[in-house]
Amino acid sequence: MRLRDAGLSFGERTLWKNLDLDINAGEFLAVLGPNGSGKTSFLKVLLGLQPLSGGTVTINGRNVHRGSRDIGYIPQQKSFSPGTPLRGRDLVGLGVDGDHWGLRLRRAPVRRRVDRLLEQVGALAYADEPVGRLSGGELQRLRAAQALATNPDLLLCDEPLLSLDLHHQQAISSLIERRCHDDGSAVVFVTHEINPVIEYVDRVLYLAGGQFRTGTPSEVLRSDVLSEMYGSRVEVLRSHGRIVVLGIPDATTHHHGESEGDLGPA
Ligand SMILES: Nc1ncnc2c1ncn2[C@@H]1O[C@H](COP(=O)(O)OP(=O)(O)OP(=O)(O)O)[C@@H](O)[C@H]1O
Repeated sequence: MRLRDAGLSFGERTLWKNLDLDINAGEFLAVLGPNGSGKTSFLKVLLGLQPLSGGTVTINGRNVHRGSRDIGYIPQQKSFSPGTPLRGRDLVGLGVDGDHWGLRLRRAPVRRRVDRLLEQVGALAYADEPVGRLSGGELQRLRAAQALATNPDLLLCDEPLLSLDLHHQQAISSLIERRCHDDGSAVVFVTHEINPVIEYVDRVLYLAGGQFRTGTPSEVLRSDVLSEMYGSRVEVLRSHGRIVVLGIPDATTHHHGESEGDLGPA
């Protein structure tokens, strides 16, 4: 995947500009930044749902377009209405073959593949429940299984660990990591909290205040780099392999300040 001189603005507001970025097969890119910095918009650009204001974006040398089979997508959490006539396993089956799921799901190899994925994300127990009755975390695990059901060149994940307990955070993030580093999918992983995936991340794209920085986690997640982006003193601390960012300005504070000392995203 390749962006050249890419920019995105809404009216007067520039989310980023002059972005040159290549994401290669088998590379895990974390997209970080405060609320409203443009992380989801970045994914929408890659999905062909949001045109750039300038520059180009290509996947496998071709312009991006909606509905590409080269791309798997775990969307930010949404719920289904209670009456939705779809079971958990149907949702995963849509990932195996979105066009013909009703037919294909009856075939044994597809059923086995769906069952294996359901087991990997810990969803077998509720696979036959209507999706409208499931909790946010249960649904999120099904969405991960659905995106992993294809073998996408590019896997886009929008906060895939949100509302998962620690056990399932680890299960889902390590499935995504294996798909990346073992099977060679490029992964773009939007998150407010880098610590659950810090050991998997090859590169970071940090968006804030209409600017961006790219590099390895240790090149980008530094006090001097983030202070420059935010225009005020930001402190990046490392402790026992975890990263804690202190001093993110109020206007861009995150909803993830679970504990004292965990005041901002990494
Ligand atoms: N189609 C649009 N028209 C106008 N403004 C938009 C449009 N889409 C997004 N925006 C604005 O662009 C900004 C970036 O939105 P985006 O959803 O990409 O942020 P984000 O970094 O994913 O935020 P969060 O962390 O809250 O999910 C927001 O201020 C949003 O209101």
